[in-house]
Amino acid sequence: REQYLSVLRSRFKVLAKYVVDCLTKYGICVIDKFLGESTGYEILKEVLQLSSAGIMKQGQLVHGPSSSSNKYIRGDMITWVDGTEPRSENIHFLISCMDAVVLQCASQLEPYTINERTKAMVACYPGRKTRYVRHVDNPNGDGRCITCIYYLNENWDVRQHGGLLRIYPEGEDRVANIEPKFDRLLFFWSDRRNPHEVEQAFKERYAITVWYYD
Ligand SMILES: O=C(O)CNC(=O)c1n[nH]c2ccccc2c1=O
Ligand SMILES: [Fe+2]
Repeated sequence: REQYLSVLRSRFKVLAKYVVDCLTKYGICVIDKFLGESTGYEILKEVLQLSSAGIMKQGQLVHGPSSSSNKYIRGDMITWVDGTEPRSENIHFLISCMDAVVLQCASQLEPYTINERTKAMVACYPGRKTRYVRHVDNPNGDGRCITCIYYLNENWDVRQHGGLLRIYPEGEDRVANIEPKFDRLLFFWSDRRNPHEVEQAFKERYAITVWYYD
């Protein structure tokens, strides 16, 4: 286990350099195959247990304009975990790996000094055209500076399943289209630099998000 962890640590050092470069240049960073298939599946199993245990609550449903077709603006179901809950060892391992990467970046992410984070939010878009309208995670300086999302959707095909994350970097005419692929890790600045939306999902779509504070 020790040997495995030291290999992981040195890998996270390399990843952190890449994350810092990407965030500095684009404000967005995607890492694929973050933990490997078997660990990814272990995490997915724990998330599916949370979901089947019925402990995921509707994200606050905001009534859309009555004229709009889908009455509710958001459809995500969420629950918060800190990884100490029973049968969530692999979610805990994921969070500690996210922390390991961010900790390695922390000193290089001028002007931020990242030193804490939220619990992990497990979100499920139940399909049935649920989506998340365009928003900024932290529009009013609540302290959150980096959004970190880990996706758990095997064989996801946006053409069939939708659920594309679209980020509209402020002041740019380019759009980042992020597919919620299995074992994919995503970082982006949480503030107004990155308005984003989740397009309608037609199949259950799982993700685990942590926000890092300055
Ligand atoms: O899943 C994604 O690809 C992006 N997801 C989001 O932007 C997102 N952002 N802020 C939230 C706040 C509360 C509950 C869910 C969310 C949420 O899915
Ligand atoms: Fe968001």
